[in-house]
Amino acid sequence: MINVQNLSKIYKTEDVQTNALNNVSLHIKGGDFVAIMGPSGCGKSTFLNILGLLDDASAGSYKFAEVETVKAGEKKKSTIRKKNIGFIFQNFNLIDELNVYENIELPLIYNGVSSSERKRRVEEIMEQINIGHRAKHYPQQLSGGQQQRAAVARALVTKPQLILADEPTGNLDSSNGNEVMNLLAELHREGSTIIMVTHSSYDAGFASRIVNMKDGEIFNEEHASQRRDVFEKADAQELQ
Ligand SMILES: Nc1ncnc2c1ncn2[C@@H]1O[C@H](COP(=O)(O)OP(=O)(O)OP(=O)(O)O)[C@@H](O)[C@H]1O
Repeated sequence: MINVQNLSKIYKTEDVQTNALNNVSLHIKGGDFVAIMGPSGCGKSTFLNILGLLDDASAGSYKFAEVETVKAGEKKKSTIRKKNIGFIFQNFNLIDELNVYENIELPLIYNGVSSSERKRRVEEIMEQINIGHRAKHYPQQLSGGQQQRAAVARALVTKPQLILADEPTGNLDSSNGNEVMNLLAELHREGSTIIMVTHSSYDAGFASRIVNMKDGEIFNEEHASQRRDVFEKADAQELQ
């Protein structure tokens, strides 16, 4: 689904040049759940923003579903984004003036979906994410966990091929954070493709792959099966 080859991003300000991404290459199949980890400033958010077509790479190739996006025009990128990508942010990014129902409905309005179909889809997703009882509430009237559930519902209502999550539990206490991670894990089991930036190795444990970044580069990758091996070995040693 995602094919990134030698992607670079350089930020230039008047006197400083920052190489935020250096020749990053990554292939992500449909149905993968990938966690991106690494120290602050290593380029995780830059990478996620480029994958979400919210920012442009300086060089290299990024193919989304076989379509090259580097150097693509804004219109083409915005169409791919609106139809295929759902975003979940650390600070939820709900619109304060809209209630939960209206926040979730918004991407469908952007996509030109008819009002009867919008109603059907918003009600369906609210039921699935278990936020229907808060449909008329405004973001400020919800707990952090409920706000993030509403944001997850908004990300999913267009049935995107790809979900991008930037520190989705960063503003939540551990119980609300766990609830959101279980929701993402359930979506992954149902076949969703998820890419999540996180500082939390606990949250990364829900992913099927962990990509570790440093200084704008991917320096290694772990798969869930390898991690299980490590835990099993540790368990076996403890039993001896
Ligand atoms: N708009 C910008 N203009 C100039 N430099 C930028 C810009 N955005 C990011 N950078 C720089 O690019 C590098 C990578 O930043 P990025 O936000 O991608 O890191 P990160 O790994 O997501 O960090 P954190 O974990 O703290 O969110 C940093 O050195 C940062 O200062």
